[in-house]
Amino acid sequence: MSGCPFGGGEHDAGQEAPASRLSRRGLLSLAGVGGAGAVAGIAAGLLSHDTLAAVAAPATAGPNDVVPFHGATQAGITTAAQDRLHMAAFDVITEDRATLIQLLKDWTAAAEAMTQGRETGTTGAVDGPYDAPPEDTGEALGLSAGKLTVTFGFGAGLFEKDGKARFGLEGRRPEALIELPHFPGDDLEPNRSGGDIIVQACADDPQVAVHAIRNLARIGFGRVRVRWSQLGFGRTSSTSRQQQTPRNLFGFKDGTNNLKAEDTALLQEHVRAGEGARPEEAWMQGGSYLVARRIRMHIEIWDRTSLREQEQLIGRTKSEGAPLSGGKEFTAPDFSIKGKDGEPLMGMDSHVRLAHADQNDGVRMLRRGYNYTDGSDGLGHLDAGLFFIAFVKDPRTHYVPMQLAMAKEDTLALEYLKHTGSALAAVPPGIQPGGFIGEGLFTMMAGQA
Ligand SMILES: C=CC1=C(C)c2cc3[nH]c(cc4nc(cc5[nH]c(cc1n2)c(C)c5CCC(=O)O)C(CCC(=O)O)=C4C)c(C)c3C=C
Ligand SMILES: [Fe+2]
Repeated sequence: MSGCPFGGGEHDAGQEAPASRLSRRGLLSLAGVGGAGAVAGIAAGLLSHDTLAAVAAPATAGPNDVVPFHGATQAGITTAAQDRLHMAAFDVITEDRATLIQLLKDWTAAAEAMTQGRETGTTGAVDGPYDAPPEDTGEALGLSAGKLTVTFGFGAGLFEKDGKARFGLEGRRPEALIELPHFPGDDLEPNRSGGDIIVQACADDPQVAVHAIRNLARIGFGRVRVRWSQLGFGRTSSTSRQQQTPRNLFGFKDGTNNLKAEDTALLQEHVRAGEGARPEEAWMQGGSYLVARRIRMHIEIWDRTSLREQEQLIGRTKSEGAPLSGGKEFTAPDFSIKGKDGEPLMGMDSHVRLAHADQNDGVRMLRRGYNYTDGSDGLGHLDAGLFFIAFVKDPRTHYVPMQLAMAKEDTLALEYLKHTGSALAAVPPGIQPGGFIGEGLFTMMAGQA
């Protein structure tokens, strides 16, 4: 721990912590808000603890750094995709319903605080008892909220395990929360797949995203166990028309024809879950389903592939991302135009043709993935790829058929990709002030004991 900025210096072993010690975030903020005079006042003990608490706020957070936490839908779905990801899957290791509910309440409070640029707990990283572990791990002190969003989803394992219902949630598992089928070519690793609760933390600062997951794991100690986690850098989608289209590790623009936050009617049609077939699943209304796939890309092979073949595999130009049928990046592809050889300019096995709504019963999805590199595989190859994330209304109609078609016909998938991780989660609707994540799932229904 570094020294106190107000002359208190390091704590010595056994020394009591100052009674009204401010968090560094608060102090930094105060320096910004109240100016040097306020900071001098604190140092001289002139300001009361209450006064300090009232003015303490994140260090550099401004309105542009903070994404609202409460709302009809969870943040982190249509929120303009941030630059960094830390996603984690947790297995719940308690079987007690009240303990699970308390965990969700604790996580809600912590997520709200962190997304607003505050520390977790009431005493944060440095204001608690000197002889107890701090309530916040501290690595985000001095950082802004970084547009952090924390999005929670429930995996099938939360509802039942080994054929037995859990937490009194009999009948509450939505029918859309299926076990994803094994797709041809899948090489899924169990320790990179599944999970009872999936948490997606996105931020523009990697340390903020890591801090969020780390603190949720710390808070959940004894109640959950981390099953897997994944870091991502460089978003591979635009989710707003205000954003520039980014590039994936194949060097292609990715996200051009993604659904965007501005497409409100299409989001309602393709991303927001309905009330479900049964009253027991009404708690998901307004939520969504999160599909996560860790897709390793054989980039060394790709890097030895000609530009012509790369473009034909994708169906778009590498420079501008324009469809091979002509036009500019946002021109709609024309699948009927043929070249001199009589073959369609948008190849029959090209990724864009196979993924396009025209080939998939009109279905669309909101893609929100990230690039990843996890070192090398010991055989001289980078373990790098795309951590694919999509939000859909119903994975049975909006993901499985498309993935199946790709696994069978998409030359890009067949020759250059390998799926090594997979998860599906039901993402409940947003949280209202005073509520907690997934509250509707735990609300007793008429006739329930
Ligand atoms: C099952 C769904 C999808 C998987 C898995 C997937 C993997 C994947 N995609 C790329 C690169 C690109 N994908 C592009 C478009 C695109 N991809 C999907 C779906 C999946 N992709 C859809 C629905 C679309 C949109 C199709 C359309 O309507 O035109 C593109 C083109 C640019 C764009 O529109 O985003 C690229 C490039 C990789 C590298 C990859 C796995 C590693
Ligand atoms: Fe794609």
